[in-house]
Amino acid sequence: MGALISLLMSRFGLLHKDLRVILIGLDAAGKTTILYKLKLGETVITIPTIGFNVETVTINKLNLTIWDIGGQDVIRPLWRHYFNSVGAVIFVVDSSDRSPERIEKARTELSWLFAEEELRDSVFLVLANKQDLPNAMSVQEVTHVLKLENLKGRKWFVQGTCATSGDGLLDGFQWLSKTLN
Ligand SMILES: Nc1nc2c(ncn2[C@@H]2O[C@H](COP(=O)(O)OP(=O)(O)OP(=O)(O)O)[C@@H](O)[C@H]2O)c(=O)[nH]1
Ligand SMILES: [Mg+2]
Repeated sequence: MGALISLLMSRFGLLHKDLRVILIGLDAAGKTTILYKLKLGETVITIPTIGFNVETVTINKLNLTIWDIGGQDVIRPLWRHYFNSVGAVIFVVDSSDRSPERIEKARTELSWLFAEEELRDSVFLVLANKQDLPNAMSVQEVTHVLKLENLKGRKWFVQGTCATSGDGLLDGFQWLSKTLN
């Protein structure tokens, strides 16, 4: 009987789903700002993350455990230690940073993540963050510079966000819950 109820609830989208997520991307992209906007609804003053922050948040019937991992050069080699059982990778980009070196670095890191064996079943949400800044690349530009258009066989989506106001964050998670249900 319990199993039947669970089945029906799951069929009608009434069950909450547990999901482990990594929030990852180059330094100063806005990961920690996003994490605490989601958790507290506030814009916190951040310092560069040395190591990680982890919080649980429920959004759209997803019980999320979100690991926010520091993005500085010296920390990036440690990212792979967080890949176990990751349902979704949220890759954050500073859309206002148009410097070719930083774009190339972000593209290299993202393509490495897509190629990682442990992340082969993970879906990828790319957040084109800092859309409030006047020189920010659009979602289309970010998609283009990261060379995502030609990526076949994986589930990915690019969402424009502003972490300080929270704009776009829930739309991104809506895509996640739709894609994972
Ligand atoms: N204008 C603007 N500033 C933002 C936005 N998101 C984050 N910031 C600012 O960008 C800076 C870096 O943000 P963090 O959240 O610390 O960046 P991070 O990705 O966690 O950086 P690491 O921990 O070093 O990997 C902070 O000064 C934030 O206030 C945004 O959407 N718009
Ligand atoms: Mg941080």
